[in-house]
Amino acid sequence: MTTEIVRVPLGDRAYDIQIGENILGKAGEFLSPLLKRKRVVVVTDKNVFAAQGASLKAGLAGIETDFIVLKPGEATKSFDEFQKLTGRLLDLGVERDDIVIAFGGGVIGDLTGFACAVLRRGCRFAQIPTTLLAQVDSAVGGKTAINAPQGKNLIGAFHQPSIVIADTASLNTLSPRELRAGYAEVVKYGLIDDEPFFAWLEKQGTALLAGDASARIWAVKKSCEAKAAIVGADEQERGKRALLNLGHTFGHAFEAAFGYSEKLLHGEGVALGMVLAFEYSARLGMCSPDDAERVKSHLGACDLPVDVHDLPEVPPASTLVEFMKQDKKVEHGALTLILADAIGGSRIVKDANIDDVSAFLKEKTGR
Ligand SMILES: NC(=O)c1ccc[n+]([C@@H]2O[C@H](COP(=O)([O-])OP(=O)(O)OC[C@H]3O[C@@H](n4cnc5c(N)ncnc54)[C@H](O)[C@@H]3O)[C@@H](O)[C@H]2O)c1
Ligand SMILES: O=C(O)C(=O)C[C@@H](O)[C@H](O)[C@H](O)COP(=O)(O)O
Ligand SMILES: [Zn+2]
Repeated sequence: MTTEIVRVPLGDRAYDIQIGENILGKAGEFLSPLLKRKRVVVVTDKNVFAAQGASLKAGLAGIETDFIVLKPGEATKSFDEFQKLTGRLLDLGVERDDIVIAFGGGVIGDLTGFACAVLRRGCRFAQIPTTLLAQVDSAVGGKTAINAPQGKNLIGAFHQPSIVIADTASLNTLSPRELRAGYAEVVKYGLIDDEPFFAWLEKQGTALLAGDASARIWAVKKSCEAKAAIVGADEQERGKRALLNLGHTFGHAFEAAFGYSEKLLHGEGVALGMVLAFEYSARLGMCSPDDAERVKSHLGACDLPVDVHDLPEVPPASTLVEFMKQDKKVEHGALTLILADAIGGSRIVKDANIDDVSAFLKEKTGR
């Protein structure tokens, strides 16, 4: 199987996303042209190191490599872990022109990317994503962040990687729950502006989740192409990049309400959030209830949460609304939501009526 390359068009900061099956062994080959000296520091977590560390080590043979191995899970995207990580990178003598490798899922990518954005006022980094979510979304586009008690990703920076290397064979050791959570972000691209891709996923999603290698590569490539085009047009979310936030204003509020715990994974929050965004769009008369039902039915068939009662607990609407008010898309205190006229027809809606959103969530949660 050949390696696919998607370019993120950002002028002098443009970079390639290398996508292929079993390409970890070529990591050194991809990275070498970018290295100013033959040394890298790899930041990863315990699970990824155990499952995939040996393959990456083999791929980096001949390059002096230090590993920093962190605790897995969303709680690692914290101020404490950020402080520890920057300290360790400084102790290891990382210089501005060195490349730090974020080897893991979105948690490792977001934390490491943020550390690199500010370390010595900015050092280079590479993304080697090992979850479906990270390969189709978080490793691309340069959003880096940690969470705050007030809300998700509230402390961060835009900082682009120098390269992304997505080995789809890494997904073989990922748990089915994590794979499904990442799948929600794949579905997102179809819902934003590509109905045929959504229709393809309705047919091929099961094969993709079952490990079909060519379905995975195609879906990762399609997703990266969609994200690269949006990021290339609006790197810092002044406009259309906000479409990539479909489902996230709701989803992040649930994640925060659950204290960024294992009870709700990011992709699970996004799945529920996208259903709520479509249901709310139908309530406003924007899209048809049939479209909302079609979204719910596909995500539900993939065993993702699509109703608040699928969650381990149902947070009160008032708690959710408080977190939604912390969303980064808020302007002059008013909510911006990504809603939809149809599947593949999402749009940015400013000045969403907060009382109406609150009433909608009260109906959904019963609290
Ligand atoms: N920056 C962005 O644009 C962006 C986009 C989407 C999501 N995110 C962020 O990404 C995070 C979620 O990332 P995630 O879903 O990748 O979760 P994650 O990073 O927590 O990884 C999921 C779990 O799988 C394990 N794991 C990872 N790869 C593995 C592999 N190949 N084999 C075995 N185990 C493996 C990890 O140790 C972890 O326990 C959230 O914090 C979310 O906010 C950021
Ligand atoms: O890349 C983007 O832009 C996204 O919004 C992608 C999202 O999937 C991702 O979860 C992102 O981290 C959310 O960003 P935020 O600005 O809402 O924190
Ligand atoms: Zn997301």
